[in-house]
Amino acid sequence: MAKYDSNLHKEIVSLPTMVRYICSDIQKKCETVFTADELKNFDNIVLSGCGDSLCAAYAVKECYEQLLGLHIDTPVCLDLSRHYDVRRFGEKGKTLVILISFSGKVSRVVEAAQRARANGAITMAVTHDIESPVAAACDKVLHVVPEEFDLHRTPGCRTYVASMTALYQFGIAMGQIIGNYDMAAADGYRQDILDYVTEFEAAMDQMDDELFNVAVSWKPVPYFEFLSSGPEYASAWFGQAKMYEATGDFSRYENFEDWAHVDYILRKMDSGMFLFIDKKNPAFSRAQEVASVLTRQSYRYLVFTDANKSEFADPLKVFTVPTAKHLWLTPLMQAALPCMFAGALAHVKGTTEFCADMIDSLFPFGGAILRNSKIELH
Ligand SMILES: N[C@@H]1[C@@H](O)[C@H](O)[C@@H](COP(=O)(O)O)O[C@@H]1O
Repeated sequence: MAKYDSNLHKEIVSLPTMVRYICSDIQKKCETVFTADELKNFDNIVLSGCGDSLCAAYAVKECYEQLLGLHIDTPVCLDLSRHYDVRRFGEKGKTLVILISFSGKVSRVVEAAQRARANGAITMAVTHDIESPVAAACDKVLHVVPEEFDLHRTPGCRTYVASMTALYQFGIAMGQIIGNYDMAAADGYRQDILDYVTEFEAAMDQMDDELFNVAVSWKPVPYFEFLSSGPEYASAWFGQAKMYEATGDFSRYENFEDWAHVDYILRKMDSGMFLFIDKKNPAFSRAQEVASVLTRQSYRYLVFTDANKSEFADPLKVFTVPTAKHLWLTPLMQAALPCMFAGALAHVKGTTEFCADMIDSLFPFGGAILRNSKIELH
C-alpha cells in the first residue's frame, strides 16, 4: 500500500502496464515505417528533442550504437536547428534524423526537422500526435500510443518512458532489418524489455516505500545532485529535471569524473546525492571511488545499483534496484526512481502538484514559450 497518492504517483505505478501496452502494438509500425532499402542506406542517425525528449535520445544512444553499428549523434535541439554543421548529414538520404516530441508541438523540434530535411537528411518524428506540427515537418512518423490514461499536468514521467520504449523498439527492429542479427535475436531483445519491466514491477512497492522514507528524512535538504555516466547518465539528467518539476528544489546532474574534478569543492556540502551505477557500467570503479570520497566527506547520498552492497564504501548507502540484461536498457525503468523520490518529497513538503501555484503565478505563459517560439531556417 503506497504511503501517498498524487497524479505523478499514479503515473509511476502505471509504467509497467504502459510499456507492455506500447510494446504489444509498436513492432509492426517499427518494421514498416521505412522499407528495408531505405534503412540499409543510412550511415548516420541523429536523435534529438527538447527537455525530457532530448534525454530520451541520450538514453537510447548506446543501444543504437551497439545494435546498429552506425554513427549516432545526439545534439541538443537548438544546436541541430541553428548551429549543427549540416555537412555532417553527408550525401542526400544517408542520415536519418529522429525528432522526439511526445506532444509534437515544440517549435524547436519542428525547426530542427525542417533544417535537417532541407539539407538532405531523412526525418522521422517519434510522437503521440500524428497531426502535430512535428509530425507534419517530418518525412515519416513513428506513432507512440500508450493505453488510455487520465493524464494530468505532472512532471513528465509516462511521456519520457513512452518515448524511450518506442525508440528501443525501433532500434531493435532496424538492427534486424539491416541484417545485423536475425529475428530470433530481435525477439530476444524485445523479451529483454518485458523481462526488465516484470522484474522492476515486482520490486516497485518496496522501492516506493523506501524512497518515501528517504524523502521524509531528507525533507530539510536544500538541493540535490544526480551523478552517473553512459546510458545511466540519462537517468541522472532526468532525475535533475524531476526535482525542479515536482518540488521546485535546486538540483543538478554531472558525470562521475567531472564531479570529482570540480564539484566536490562546493562550500557547505549539504546536498542530497543520488548515484546511478549498474554493475555492467564500465565506469563502475569510478563510481566506487566517488562513493568513497562521499563517505569520507560525510555526504548525504544513495547509490542506485544492482551490485552487491559490499562493493561500496558504505553499504548502508546502497539502494538495490532490479536491472536490465543490457546496460543500454537500464534507463527505461530507472526513470521511475527519481520520480518516486521527487513525488514523495513533494508530498512530504506539501508542494502543489507540478509546482502549479508557483508556475501559474510566475510563468503564466505556460507551454507557449515552447510552442510559439519563432521558427527560423538557418
Ligand atoms: N518540461 C517539459 C518536458 O518535460 C518535456 O519533455 C519537453 C518536451 O516535450 P515534448 O516531448 O512534447 O516535445 O517539454 C518541456 O521541456
